[in-house]
Amino acid sequence: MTRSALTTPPPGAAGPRPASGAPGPGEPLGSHYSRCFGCGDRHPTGLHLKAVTPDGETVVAEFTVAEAHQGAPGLAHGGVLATAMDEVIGMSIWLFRRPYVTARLETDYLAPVPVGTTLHLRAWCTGVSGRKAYLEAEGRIGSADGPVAVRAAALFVEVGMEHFAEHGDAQTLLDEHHDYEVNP
Ligand SMILES: CCCCC/C=C\C/C=C\C/C=C\C/C=C\CCCC(=O)SCCNC(=O)CCNC(=O)[C@H](O)C(C)(C)COP(=O)(O)OP(=O)(O)OC[C@H]1O[C@@H](n2cnc3c(N)ncnc32)[C@H](O)[C@@H]1OP(=O)(O)O
Repeated sequence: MTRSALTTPPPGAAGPRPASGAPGPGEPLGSHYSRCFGCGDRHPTGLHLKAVTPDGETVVAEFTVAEAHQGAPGLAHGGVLATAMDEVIGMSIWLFRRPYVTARLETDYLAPVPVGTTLHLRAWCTGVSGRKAYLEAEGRIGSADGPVAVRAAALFVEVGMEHFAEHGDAQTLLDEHHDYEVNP
């Protein structure tokens, strides 16, 4: 992975620290919004990622490339693959138990991904420094140890729920997350 300094944890960054009350090994990580293009059940052409954490620290999910996801004929669009990386990384919010947004996403494309392929996605945190979380992800073709087709490195920045209230529709998020405290 060609990772820039902007997605590399600074010296002294803390290791990943799953929060108390976060999902444990083997538990599913739900959708953050039912109409999300990445994980929403109610999105007609979205990626419909369903994630679990195998160990309480990393996130795994599968994404089967459909015709709606094409760029070149018969092949996944690169932007859609970047979305899959963004989403599986973003699922780490359930481990942090805090809202974060993508500030920077770097993506390497190593192999074409035909329609019908199931990509096995995995994301992990490489460090946390203040509001900044550094994360990486990969997508492997056909199985969890298949060839790597996509790699990504990201900087996520922690925000308050007011970010969504000011710029979007926080009430809809809260309606879908009755168990989430706005000011834990
Ligand atoms: C159990 C709890 C969960 C709660 C559930 C409920 C709701 C959650 C809802 C949504 C969850 C979100 C994600 C869900 C999962 C997957 C979806 C994928 C994620 C996305 O798809 S999300 C959409 C795309 N995303 C955006 O829509 C962000 C637009 N953007 C901004 O909103 C601002 O830009 C922001 C907030 C990023 C920063 O703004 P700001 O004013 O708060 O802070 P500031 O600018 O000071 O940056 C602070 C430090 O980050 C450094 N920094 C910032 N940007 C950088 C960059 N690009 N490169 C390098 N460094 C950067 C600065 O240099 C500074 O560093 P330093 O502190 O060292 O100076």
